[in-house]
Amino acid sequence: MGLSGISLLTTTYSLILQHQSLLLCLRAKGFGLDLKKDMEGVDYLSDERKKAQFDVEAMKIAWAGSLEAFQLSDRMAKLVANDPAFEKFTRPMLGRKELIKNTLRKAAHGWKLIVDLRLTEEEAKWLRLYIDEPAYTDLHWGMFIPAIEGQGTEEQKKKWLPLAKKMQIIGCYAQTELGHGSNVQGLETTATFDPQTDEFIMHSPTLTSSKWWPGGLGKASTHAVVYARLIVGGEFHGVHGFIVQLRSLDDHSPLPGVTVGDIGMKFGNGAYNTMDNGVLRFDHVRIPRDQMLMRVSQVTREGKIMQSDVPRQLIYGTMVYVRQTIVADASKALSRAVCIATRYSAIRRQFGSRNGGPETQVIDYKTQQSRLFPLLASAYAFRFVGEWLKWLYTDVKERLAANDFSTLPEAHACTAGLKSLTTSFTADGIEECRKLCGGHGYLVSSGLPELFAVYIPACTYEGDNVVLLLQVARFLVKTVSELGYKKPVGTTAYMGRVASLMQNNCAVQTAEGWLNPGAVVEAFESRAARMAVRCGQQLAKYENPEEGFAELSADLVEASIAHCQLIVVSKFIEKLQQDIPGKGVKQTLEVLCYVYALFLLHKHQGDFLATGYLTPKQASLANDQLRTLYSKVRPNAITLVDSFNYTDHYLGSILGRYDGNVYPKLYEAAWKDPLNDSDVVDGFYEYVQPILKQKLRTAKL
Ligand SMILES: CCCCCCCC/C=C\CCCCC/C=C/C(=O)SCCNC(=O)CCNC(=O)[C@H](O)C(C)(C)COP(=O)(O)OP(=O)(O)OC[C@H]1O[C@@H](n2cnc3c(N)ncnc32)[C@H](O)[C@@H]1OP(=O)(O)O
Ligand SMILES: Cc1cc2nc3c(=O)[nH]c(=O)nc-3n(C[C@H](O)[C@H](O)[C@H](O)COP(=O)(O)OP(=O)(O)OC[C@H]3O[C@@H](n4cnc5c(N)ncnc54)[C@H](O)[C@@H]3O)c2cc1C
Repeated sequence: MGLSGISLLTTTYSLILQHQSLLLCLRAKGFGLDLKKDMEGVDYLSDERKKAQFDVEAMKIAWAGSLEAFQLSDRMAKLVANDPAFEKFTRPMLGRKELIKNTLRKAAHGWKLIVDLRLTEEEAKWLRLYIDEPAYTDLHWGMFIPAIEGQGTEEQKKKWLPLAKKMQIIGCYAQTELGHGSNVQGLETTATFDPQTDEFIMHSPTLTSSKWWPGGLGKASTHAVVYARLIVGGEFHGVHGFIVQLRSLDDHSPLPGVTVGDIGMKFGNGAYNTMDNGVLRFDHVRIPRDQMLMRVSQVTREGKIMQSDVPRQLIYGTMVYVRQTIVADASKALSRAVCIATRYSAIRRQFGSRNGGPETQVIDYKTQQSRLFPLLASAYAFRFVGEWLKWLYTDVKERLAANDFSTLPEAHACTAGLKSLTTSFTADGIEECRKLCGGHGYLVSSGLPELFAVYIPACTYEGDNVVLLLQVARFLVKTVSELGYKKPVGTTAYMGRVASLMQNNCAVQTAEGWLNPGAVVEAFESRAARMAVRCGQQLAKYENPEEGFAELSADLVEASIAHCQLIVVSKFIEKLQQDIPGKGVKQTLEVLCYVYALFLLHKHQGDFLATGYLTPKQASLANDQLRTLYSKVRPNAITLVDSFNYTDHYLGSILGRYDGNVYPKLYEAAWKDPLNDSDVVDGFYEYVQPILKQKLRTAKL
């Protein structure tokens, strides 16, 4: 028997098993049979797994970054998955109060594990990630502590960090107000120095100065780093961070002068509603002078302002740190959605049955592949650019500690730009995965609605994505304007070759010609350079540069996107120049890298054509190559998503189950819905029966 014959047999066998299992479930409802008799333990995706052309265990390590990173993450994932305290499937059905209480319970259980098992900070971070429920602890560990670490003096760190790290105080990051989020310099909360008492008076002078949004503020935090206008001697000295106690450490009641609460329900069921985003007002609340974070500026006992030799922008340092983590998080969110959509696409069959044989797996439709595989490739691309960005951030941090501030502007531009690029793409990608799963993707049990609802605010928090791309644009315009006398370095080094990038056109002549890293990078460099230079030329026509910047801002955003896409493509290619062990691992990643780059080239071909770098023929050859690449991804699709090493608990999706046992489990889950507790719905006798029994007088009806 040939290979195709074997495959047909095994597929048919899988189908029969699925069918039997479904029958068992159907009977379970009608005849009280044991549901456990469905085909549990059968791997419906085993045929797919046999198609892999690479070593999946080695790919898991490549995805995790190292063997140690893989083992750590795997350990934490299993710890959470095997602990019933972290059950999350009922979350979307809980009311707000139950939801928050449940989250507090999970956070407490998580902390107990961290303490009892003496987990390291890294292990604890992964544990929280796999608990997979937004909670006040995200902000405590993710922003409050980093703000003190980055902006506090040595003395302040010595006092506050041990308290925070032992969770003897709980903190949040209170920057945004009702009236201003993006415009940080426009914040209205005041911190006025009182030289008589050596204190700051924290005050909310207007309604719009109310702090609004900080996570963990609403119900959990005892403390906050509050961003406020520093006023000394009646003069404004910029926005600074202040550590302010909000609630009693005994009974958690708000301290005198503090008004604090939750801002209310947000988008989706469950989702981000496990977080107590809060509102906060101060009525002349006094704090000691040494609670202003003083690494950047100091206020002396006499009321003098002293500036350190660190740049003022360091006050924004926590945002740079968090934006970097958000890029890493984008690859997690996108890979989760892609894992669900890929596994389900291999299980789902529609049309194409011949002679009574099985129908076509929807993953075999070219349209499905052209929507799904670029998302799969992007998940890998974001993973590797996130890894690089973490390195960049660590490097900047070390330089800052040694008073070298030269790379801060680039770190700001890269974190802002990549945060924007990856979160926007991921938010759209999760929704695309929902559509790739057809109707079942709309069920909460698919995991996709909640993932989408939790994820989309990432396009807004830590900086609105458009506002952040405009920051990248400022950096690019500055780089272009300085080209005559300053050699660009780092991610803008390519601008140093601007003359040739403006002149040379693409040399690719065949579809295979696109399988060349040099050709790909040059195409992205030329497009980015040409778009930035064009913006620079347009801007030069304006007398007032700010007016020109505002007028051209939509074009500037596009130039920033081109620059950021170049970074992602280049970092993927650089990753492939490293030693990546494991049979077929590097080759498979190369295919994904080309899929990512050529998909972008196809999607944005308007840019590549309009800048004159590509001819329509060359763009069309790139698309031909892309189709060929999809065929190369196809046999590896399931094992590429297995390589994320996600537990079924973390995925939280019936459609994305590792064993592919989708239909019986969907059926079983439906019967667990509280609506199905009784056959006759609550409210039937009050609201439905009277309609059924009515005697209508209107003849026409
Ligand atoms: C199912 C469960 C799943 C769980 C998933 C959990 C996911 C977990 C991941 C993450 C958790 C995240 C939790 C989210 C919490 C959210 C928190 C927040 O949102 S905090 C608030 C964030 N706010 C912002 O980001 C505000 C945005 N605005 C700004 O950053 C700035 O004001 C600005 C718009 C960038 C600048 O405005 P402006 O033009 O007025 O600038 P100036 O203040 O005048 O400064 C100009 C110069 O400073 C440079 N600059 C600006 N920012 C920085 C910076 N950060 N670092 C370095 N330099 C900076 C700027 O470039 C100018 O430089 P020059 O041109 O003068 O050289
Ligand atoms: C779930 C969630 C959690 C959050 N957690 C926290 C937290 O823990 N702590 C905290 O301090 N904050 C938090 N925030 C607030 C968040 O940081 C802000 O909402 C964010 O920075 C955007 O600011 P904004 O709301 O003022 O938007 P706006 O700036 O008002 O944006 C509205 C629109 O105006 C556009 N726009 C604004 N400025 C410009 C410009 N210069 N040029 C062109 N277009 C512009 C934007 O693109 C957007 O389309 C959170 C927000 C959310 C949604």
